[in-house]
Amino acid sequence: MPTPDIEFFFRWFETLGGYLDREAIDIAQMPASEGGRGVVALIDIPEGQTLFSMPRTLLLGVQTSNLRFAFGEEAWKAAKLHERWSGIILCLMWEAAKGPESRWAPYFDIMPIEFDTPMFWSNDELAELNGTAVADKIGKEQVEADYHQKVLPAMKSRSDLFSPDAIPKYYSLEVYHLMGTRLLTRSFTIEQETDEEPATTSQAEDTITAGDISTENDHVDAPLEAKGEDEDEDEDEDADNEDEDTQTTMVMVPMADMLNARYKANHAKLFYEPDCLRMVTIKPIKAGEQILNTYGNPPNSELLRRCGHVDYLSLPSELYGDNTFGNPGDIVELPADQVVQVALKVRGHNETQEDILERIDWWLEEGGDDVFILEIDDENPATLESLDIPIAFARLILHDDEWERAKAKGKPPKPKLEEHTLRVLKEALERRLQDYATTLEDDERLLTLDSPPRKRSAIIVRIGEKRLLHLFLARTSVLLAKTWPSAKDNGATNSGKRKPEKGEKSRKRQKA
Ligand SMILES: C[S@@+](CC[C@H](N)C(=O)[O-])C[C@H]1O[C@@H](n2cnc3c(N)ncnc32)[C@H](O)[C@@H]1O
Repeated sequence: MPTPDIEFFFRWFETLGGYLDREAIDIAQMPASEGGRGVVALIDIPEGQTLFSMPRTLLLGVQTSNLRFAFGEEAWKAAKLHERWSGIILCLMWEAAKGPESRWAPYFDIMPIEFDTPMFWSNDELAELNGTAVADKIGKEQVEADYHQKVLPAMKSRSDLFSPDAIPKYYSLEVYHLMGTRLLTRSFTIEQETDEEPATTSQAEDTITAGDISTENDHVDAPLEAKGEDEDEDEDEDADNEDEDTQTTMVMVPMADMLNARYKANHAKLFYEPDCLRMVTIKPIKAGEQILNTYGNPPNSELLRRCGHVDYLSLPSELYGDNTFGNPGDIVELPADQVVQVALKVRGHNETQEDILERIDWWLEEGGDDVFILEIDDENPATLESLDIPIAFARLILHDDEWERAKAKGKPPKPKLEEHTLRVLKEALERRLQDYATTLEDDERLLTLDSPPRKRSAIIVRIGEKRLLHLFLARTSVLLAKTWPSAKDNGATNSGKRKPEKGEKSRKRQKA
């Protein structure tokens, strides 16, 4: 039996035209480690069954709230409320302020009011994230700047809509953060319908066509998978609330956002059909099992930033040894600047500063990254492929002839393995490990202690990143020792191409 608030939500959903297979599913409270509240199967459910569906009028966003209309299209744009997230957050505040009068009142009643996303962490808690990919991406200042510079002036310009008395209660910065975080943790990105084409739903990389549930490439939407050039941090930067170039828009999807997620464990996908959205099972589910969606299988750093939790699953023992846990999709960032610093040292600082700056500018103009992502390729865990781009970059900085060739050809250097480059990479990885206040061993010990959940999540993020750094470091050292045995005593002079190791992917140059 659903709890009274959930029953009320179900009835609201059905009254407004939603369909819910009440015999098959319910919303239940699970342990925090399983996601807390989520959707469970009441009976065995076969693949291909619709769990629920809803008309588009049930979605909550800029297109369905009446605020933009009341504000006026031109004024809305003039206030820049169509850019990024401020407009949709304002719509959520506007609808919530209506109380029981809002079309979505029973939906607001069941939405969480407390979150573990780092946006709400204390300074001490945030210090636990130092060195990780989360640390610089929380974006609280940007959110607050948007509130003060865009949203507050817009509200003050329309006292007919936002009475001065209502602002402290319903439209404060605190409420802005609350609604922004609801968006961050629960919203979906959908493609907007045009006259020519029916709408589709999408996640960052994949888009499904309405109605198509049979192909491997179709993909469920995930909360807060935003498209956009600068897929950045905060409530206001992850996506446009209405991106005119990509024609995507963010919406809250009642019921679909009740599903929890775990790395590559989804049971159901959401499809956006011309008239409705439909959640359909993609594999059989046993009675009593939790029904999981996907949030796009992000690494723990991103999962923590966006959703406030981490995945802690058994990891492949061939990579990390027995009984290791974490997120198989983890990544670690290596800033290009760290590679530059070491390469400059190796070059003995002979070059002029301008020369190196010119190379860096060229790299960036060619679309090269300023932060390199190191990750394990699921299908070929032994490969070093994610080192290709930092290697190409290191060669550009290290070797004058490579720089000349790159300029002439308009292509970055090939990621050839040669001693100097490997040494640079190895030292850059070692320096990267110094960015954390603790070592991997410290963190593994800390994890055995009884830490508060936020601290524990931060430790798990750190461990995931450091494990990868150690793994890539070990592989780089093995390559150096194998290919340039004299490198051990630092006196190696032999340089050149390495033959690919058995089983290693052929090393096609990747366009940086
Ligand atoms: C889209 S909501 C899912 C429903 C949510 N549990 C609720 O009670 O409304 C996403 C939030 O659920 C929680 N969550 C989802 N999957 C989780 C998991 N595997 N472990 C822990 N928390 C999870 C996180 O708090 C996340 O921000």
